[in-house]
Amino acid sequence: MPVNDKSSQYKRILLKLSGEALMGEQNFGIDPAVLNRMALEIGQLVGIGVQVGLVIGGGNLFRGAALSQAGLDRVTGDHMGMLATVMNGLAMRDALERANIRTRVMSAIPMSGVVEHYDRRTAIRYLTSGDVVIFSAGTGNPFFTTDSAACLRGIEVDCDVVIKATKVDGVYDKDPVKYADAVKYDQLSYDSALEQKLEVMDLTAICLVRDHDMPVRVFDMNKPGALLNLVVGGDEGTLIDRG
Ligand SMILES: Nc1ncnc2c1ncn2[C@@H]1O[C@H](COP(=O)(O)OP(=O)(O)OP(=O)(O)O)[C@@H](O)[C@H]1O
Ligand SMILES: O=c1ccn([C@@H]2O[C@H](COP(=O)(O)O)[C@@H](O)[C@H]2O)c(=O)[nH]1
Repeated sequence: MPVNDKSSQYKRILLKLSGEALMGEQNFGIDPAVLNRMALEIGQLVGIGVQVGLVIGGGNLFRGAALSQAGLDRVTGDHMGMLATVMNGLAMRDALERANIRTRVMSAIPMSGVVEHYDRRTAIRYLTSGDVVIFSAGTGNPFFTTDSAACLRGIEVDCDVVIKATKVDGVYDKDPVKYADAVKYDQLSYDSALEQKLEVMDLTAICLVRDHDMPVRVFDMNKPGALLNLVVGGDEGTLIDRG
């Protein structure tokens, strides 16, 4: 039941949180302050009746590609990366439940006794009843990323939009962290994102959303209130769609 006068333009969203952004000012791990702030922002969405699916990255703990550069087998590294997303999911569930938001963690990799195994119909039932559902362990397969997992789950459970919360305030013509003269897009088509190989989201994920016509919005998760603002129709970040 909505608790204030704002209404969402979306009934169900898939929110992808960057794992790296969970570190806050640290070099590794999870900053509880970031977790609590995100929990409050997600709570505001639940409060206006939005159904929220969450995918959290693992870049604050492990990434398969980086581990393999350090000499580890790539598939083992990817498994470690996926397990990292389960740890982030557990931490986020804890923060959400402390804020009185009912939350389920599902894992693409069976992990009996720790989290539920992902099942699409069960996930939709939870979402419909207002529970936040955290989809962890990515796609369950190596050589993918949590961007792809977010787009996959968003399409599978019938979300209206995939919202990528990241450290930059949208998609630029080149990486804004590296290039001060980068120019931001308000809107961009799937095809231009693919042609320009813009690295804000991996290309496998963009192909998937293009093929299923799923809009994606990229916004700055460090800007307080931006998430609620974009869900109620405010102009935040960059919209990637068919144009
Ligand atoms: N064209 C671009 N526009 C915007 N950001 C870009 C672009 N190219 C590269 N980036 C970089 O992509 C980063 C966004 O990716 P981010 O680290 O949030 O996602 P991720 O790697 O999917 O998440 P995780 O930390 O969970 O692995 C930004 O910090 C930015 O520096
Ligand atoms: O489907 C997936 C999703 C992720 N991985 C591995 O996990 C890490 C962390 O995810 P990020 O998206 O980079 O935050 C990723 O680097 C992969 O190593 C995976 O194998 N399959």
